[in-house]
Amino acid sequence: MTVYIQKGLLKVNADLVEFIQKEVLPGLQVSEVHFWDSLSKITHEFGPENRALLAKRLNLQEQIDAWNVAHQGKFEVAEYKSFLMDIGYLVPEGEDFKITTRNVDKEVSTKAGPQLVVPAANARFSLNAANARWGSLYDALYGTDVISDEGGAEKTAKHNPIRAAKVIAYGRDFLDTHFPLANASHKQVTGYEISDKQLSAKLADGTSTQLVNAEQLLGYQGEQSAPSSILINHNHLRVAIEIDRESLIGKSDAAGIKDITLESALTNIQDFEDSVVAVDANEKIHVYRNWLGLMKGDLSETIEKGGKVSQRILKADKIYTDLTGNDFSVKARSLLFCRNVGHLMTNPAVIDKDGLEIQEGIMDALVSCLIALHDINKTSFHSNSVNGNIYIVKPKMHGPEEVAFANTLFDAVEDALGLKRDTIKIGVMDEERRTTVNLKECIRAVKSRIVFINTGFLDRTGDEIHTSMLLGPIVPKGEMKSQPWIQAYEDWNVDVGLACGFSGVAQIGKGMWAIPDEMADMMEQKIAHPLSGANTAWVPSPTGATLHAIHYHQVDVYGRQADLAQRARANVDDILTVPLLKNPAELTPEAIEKDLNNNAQGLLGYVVRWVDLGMGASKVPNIDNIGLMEDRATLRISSQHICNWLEHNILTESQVRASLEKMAVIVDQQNEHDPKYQAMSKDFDNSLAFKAALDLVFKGKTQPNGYTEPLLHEYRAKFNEAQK
Ligand SMILES: CC(=O)SCCNC(=O)CCNC(=O)[C@H](O)C(C)(C)COP(=O)(O)OP(=O)(O)OC[C@H]1O[C@@H](n2cnc3c(N)ncnc32)[C@H](O)[C@@H]1OP(=O)(O)O
Ligand SMILES: O=CC(=O)O
Ligand SMILES: [Mg+2]
Repeated sequence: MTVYIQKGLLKVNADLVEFIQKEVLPGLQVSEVHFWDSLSKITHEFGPENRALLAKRLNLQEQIDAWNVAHQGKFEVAEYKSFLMDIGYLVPEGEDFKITTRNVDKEVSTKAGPQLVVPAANARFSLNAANARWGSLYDALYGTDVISDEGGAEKTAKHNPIRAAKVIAYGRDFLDTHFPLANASHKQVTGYEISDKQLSAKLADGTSTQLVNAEQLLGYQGEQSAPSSILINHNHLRVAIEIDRESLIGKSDAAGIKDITLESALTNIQDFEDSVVAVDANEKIHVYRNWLGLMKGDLSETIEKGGKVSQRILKADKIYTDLTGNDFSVKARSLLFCRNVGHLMTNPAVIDKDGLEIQEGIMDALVSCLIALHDINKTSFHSNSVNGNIYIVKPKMHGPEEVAFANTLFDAVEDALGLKRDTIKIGVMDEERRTTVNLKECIRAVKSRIVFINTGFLDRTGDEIHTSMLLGPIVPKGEMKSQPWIQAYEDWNVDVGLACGFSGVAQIGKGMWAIPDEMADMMEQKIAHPLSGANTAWVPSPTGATLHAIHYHQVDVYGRQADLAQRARANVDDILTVPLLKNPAELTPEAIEKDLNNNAQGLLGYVVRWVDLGMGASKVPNIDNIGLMEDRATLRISSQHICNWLEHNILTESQVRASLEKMAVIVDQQNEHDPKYQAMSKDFDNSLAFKAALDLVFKGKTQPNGYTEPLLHEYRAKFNEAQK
């Protein structure tokens, strides 16, 4: 039985009380009484408004549903827009303004580069992500399909010198493109040294040359005559040429280069939301504890790899010598954001005076910022925000009122913790349609603390389907990305961000590369993000961050932003053009079956690990056996998509059930290596995961905004209960 302890007007789970008292508060100037009083005050002050905002979402959706039913087959965007204005979904746009956010860390304001997202429930991954500020280009190339297998260059169990030669050639091309030498290639270099405050590159013919742009050299490690690391800079991103003539790679390299390391994940989102499972106090504590370790700087995890056991901890900054002989430090860790949950869910960790569960977003706001005080107070090398900020990402908000609510909630948290106004910086996910179409007013609501807008296109796609559920059938899932609404939404986000003065202050961010093993494709396609004017974009892994960093050398984002600021803003009519299937009769039964099976496989592959194993992000093979990053947002898409086709009779219930049963067998096979895995197909009637999957599809129409978390939480809680 869960034990609750009375704290003022709140009943608080005893484990949470102990965690706050014994692990979080020591070292902070916040008393236990003050903390619980503050949580009580904030909960009772903000809880009712939070619930009213959710009721408004529901009310708007009900009005849209009625309109959609009445306008099936006769959708006109102009009429739709005026209806959305009438009901207050689309609000009038106010006068132009610029954001006034101050004191932003430079990783966010003036440096453009990758943003890595990581489930905060996984300490091993969390540490890896925090340490992913620098990554090995050689490892990223050698380990992925960016280097082709052709010509005997396969990845073999033993080091393959043919593959290594391709990696080295790629690295030299990278240096030649972004750090050119006068009249020579880095391929001709036999040794580097620092001489007369310049990088001197010795060539095979005995002559020497220098960088074309001498100012690219920032510093070095080791002796000037034999540096072990040379730090160079391009487009505000640093690169290090690592030299060691004794190493496996360096000893056969003419210049002794063992690696080229790139500044990679400038920023990192430690995710409390869509990539984690945290449905009760104990699961929340687990996530909070990892965040605490990151903010105190003492998180560590025992890692076993290839039979070797090691301890993973946060990396210390690197020390270089500058050209005048003075030492300076280079940050070795990514700047960490914390993604709180949105406004929707409640959590049984805390019960309010009326017997209601606390709104989880309210608890996250106060607890994650309390924990971040450890960083603000810190003077050690492990500090996260050098400028003393707390970076919170707020997902899934619907429109300006909800953003204003987050703003006043953060004001209250700052007051409770004695923080200066706007210490808490906010990243606003532009991932619900009501936020997209009112983006300027959403930004205005947080104009002195906003540090990013990011197009979370996965949630946004789920919302697109759910909002128009009753209007008609939606195009096949694979066609969503080529629909007019999505291009307009992506452009609009950049246009509005630039008009509000984001360039040089805040991030305009783009979404996740959700095919983690297809890095060659990523290199081809994801350059579109910096080209579109985004100064950051999401990657699923540290390797992805190192490779995507190359794009920010290829594109001068701030120059791009200056150009794009001149173009006409994208059209809201395009954003509101619903991606309806023009002619459902043209879909063949085979195409329908394939779309269904693909959705069913991804959905089951994700849900079964969520409910039974507590994993909130998984790499799940699709029907073509390509591993996809699945999280709650991708689940929202697949469940809502099946649900939409059911609603419009493209699918039947029995067909969907049969597909889920068939794909469950495949998913079971995919997981049979895992000793903790419980097969769904052995007993469909009693598998909680399978039942959750059925509900997600068959009750998808009535889930709030098509979100998956209410059902996932319900089934995970049942699973946890059954384990007791
Ligand atoms: C719509 C949205 O909201 S997107 C944002 C939310 N989604 C996410 O955060 C997903 C982030 N990515 C991940 O969680 C993972 O990459 C997954 C689940 C997609 C794949 O995980 P796996 O199958 O275990 O990855 P894989 O086996 O290829 O690689 C594991 C290695 O890469 C590292 N790794 C993989 N992803 C990450 C990451 N995001 N951060 C840090 N390290 C990572 C692991 O630490 C591990 O290395 P290690 O053995 O040295 O510890
Ligand atoms: O949170 C990101 C998304 O795409 O959704
Ligand atoms: Mg999202």
